[in-house]
Amino acid sequence: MEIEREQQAIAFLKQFYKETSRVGVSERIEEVFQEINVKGSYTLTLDELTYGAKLAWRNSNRCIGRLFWERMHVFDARGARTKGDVIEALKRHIMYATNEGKIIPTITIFPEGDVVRIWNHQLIRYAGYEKNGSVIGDPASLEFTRLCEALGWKGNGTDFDVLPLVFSIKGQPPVYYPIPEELVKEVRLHHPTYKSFNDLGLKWYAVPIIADMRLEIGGLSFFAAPFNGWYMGTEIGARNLADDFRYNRLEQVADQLNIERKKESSLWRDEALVELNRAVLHSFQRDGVSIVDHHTAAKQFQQFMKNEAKQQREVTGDWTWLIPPMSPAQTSIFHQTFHNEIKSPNFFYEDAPYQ
Ligand code: HEM
Ligand SMILES: N=C(Nc1cccc(CNC[C@@H]2CCCN2)c1)c1cccs1
Repeated sequence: MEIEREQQAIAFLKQFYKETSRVGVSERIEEVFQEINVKGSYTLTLDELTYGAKLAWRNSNRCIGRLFWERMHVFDARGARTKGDVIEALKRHIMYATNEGKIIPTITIFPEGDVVRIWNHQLIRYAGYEKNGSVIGDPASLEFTRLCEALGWKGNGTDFDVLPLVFSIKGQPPVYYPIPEELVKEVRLHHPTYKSFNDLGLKWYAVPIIADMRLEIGGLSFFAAPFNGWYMGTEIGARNLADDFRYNRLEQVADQLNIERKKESSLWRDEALVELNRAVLHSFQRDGVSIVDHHTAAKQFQQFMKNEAKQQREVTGDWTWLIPPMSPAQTSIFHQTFHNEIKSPNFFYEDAPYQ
């Protein structure tokens, strides 16, 4: 592992110095070698950490939102040691990123290694409960909700209970911390013209903050590095609320809007999907919460590819995730191919600390 780490450190530092037109990379590499010899590992400077996190985003093959990779705020929480430190850092992230709706792409980076582990998939997410055969809330949260309840947390049993923060510090049992309500911005869903849509009582949280992926920079692993952007509308309207293994609301939406659903060939699903996604985009825009539609996002991704070509960099990508789940062939992404090479720095899946 040591050799591997030194090679990855060299590669990262050379890329960082080259791309930011810095001089003196040899001296820095020598310094890092010394530190690895003495301590078995090394510490990134704040500039290296910041650029490394942005590179990890730029290298995220499944991300359609990479045009803005240079514009991310990095909170350095590598000094966090206590539960209080972790809670304060996570609350600061939620408040700063939400920014009253004008969402700021943000990442908070905790100590290198697995000293701190965040057990949430996303910092803000809804609970899921099984009650005599039917599910309340988000089916994707069933297991994690049971874990929160085992830790002593009690939800209200509604479709939209916000789960608590759950994290562990190495060698200590996990703790849970309910997020203060005033920190959680949510958007109630309305349709721009169908007034009856309101009676569906649908809403969603404003800021998606992924908390369970491992950030790797220069051979170093940061197991706790929650990051957020803003939503692409289809994530909520075509997946979270529409998948039959998630909130599964398409039938209700169709009925509410008097969309006849006797025959599949009427394309009632597609019609209901469009209206649900219109409601998502309309509601977020009305509440001043950042969101992007999948057509605009695809155009922004094209601009990202142009910018990268100008810098003589190849854009790698995972086509199967880059195409949106609605009208994919209406985006240029669908008609392109991408090399799915995994570069580092990057974000990687990690086994949940509770499995
Ligand atoms: C700024 C607005 C952003 C938008 C609109 C956006 C959009 C998306 C979408 C739609 C997906 C697919 C998610 C899914 O289908 O479940 C995705 C994946 C991803 N995004 Fe972005 N993104 C943004 C910012 C970011 C940022 C700031 C980061 C990290 C610093 C990031 C890293 C990733 C990663 C790692 C994945 C793949 C996740 C996985 O494999 O499960 N994105 N993005
Ligand atoms: N808009 C976002 N969406 C997003 C990005 C990465 C990962 C995810 C969650 N993906 C997992 C879900 C659940 C299975 C398939 N989709 C959402 C962002 C979240 C954090 C930064 S951008």
